[in-house]
Amino acid sequence: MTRGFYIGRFQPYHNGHHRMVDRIASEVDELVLGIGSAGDSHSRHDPFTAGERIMMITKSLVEYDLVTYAVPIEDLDRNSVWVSHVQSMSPDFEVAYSNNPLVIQLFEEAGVEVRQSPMFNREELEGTEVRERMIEDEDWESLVPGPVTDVISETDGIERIQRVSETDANGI
Ligand SMILES: Nc1ncnc2c1ncn2[C@@H]1O[C@H](COP(=O)(O)OP(=O)(O)OP(=O)(O)O)[C@@H](O)[C@H]1O
Ligand SMILES: NC(=O)c1ccc[n+]([C@@H]2O[C@H](COP(=O)(O)O)[C@@H](O)[C@H]2O)c1
Repeated sequence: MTRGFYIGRFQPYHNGHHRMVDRIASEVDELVLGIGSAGDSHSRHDPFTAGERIMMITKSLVEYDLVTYAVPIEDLDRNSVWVSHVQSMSPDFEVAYSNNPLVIQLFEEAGVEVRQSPMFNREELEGTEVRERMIEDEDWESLVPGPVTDVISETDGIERIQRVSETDANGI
């Protein structure tokens, strides 16, 4: 039995993440999705709460024959203990999946096997691009799994990101 761990901010969960899960699902029996920067929400860069991201992921992964766990992981000011922090919050896992250079380095230094994946259609399948389209009222729905559209509709997510983007001077 192999359990994997895949962390991201998932702001929002999009088809690039879903393609990566598709690949991971062929390699593990169980998968932990780490909801990174779990305390962040209501900004252009991080509009959605941890709870909303859990809903997006849980509903999108129903299609897979895979046991999944979504675990919120708050950020720490100290990178040196971040892997221990992750391990304290997550079910045990044998392999971590990430394309983020810092995440890869921290796991490898802690002796955890890391697997990367190709970037799928990165011109469009990028959280920043999805959020820009949400703010500009352009087509973002085609970039995310159907259940994510439903969750964003149910939680008035477009109204939120458009409203915070008027006052939030930080980058998208
Ligand atoms: N299109 C993609 N194909 C494969 N992996 C991806 C893709 N987009 C993101 N990832 C990977 O998924 C993980 C989580 O990514 P993250 O939630 O930061 O999404 P992002 O699209 O990079 O978002 P943002 O633009 O908000 O930074 C990272 O390891 C990232 O490299
Ligand atoms: N010191 C820390 O808190 C620390 C270190 C490395 C990654 N992280 C988090 O892990 C997640 C990585 O996800 P992304 O690949 O989506 O950036 C982010 O939420 C990031 O903030 C946190």
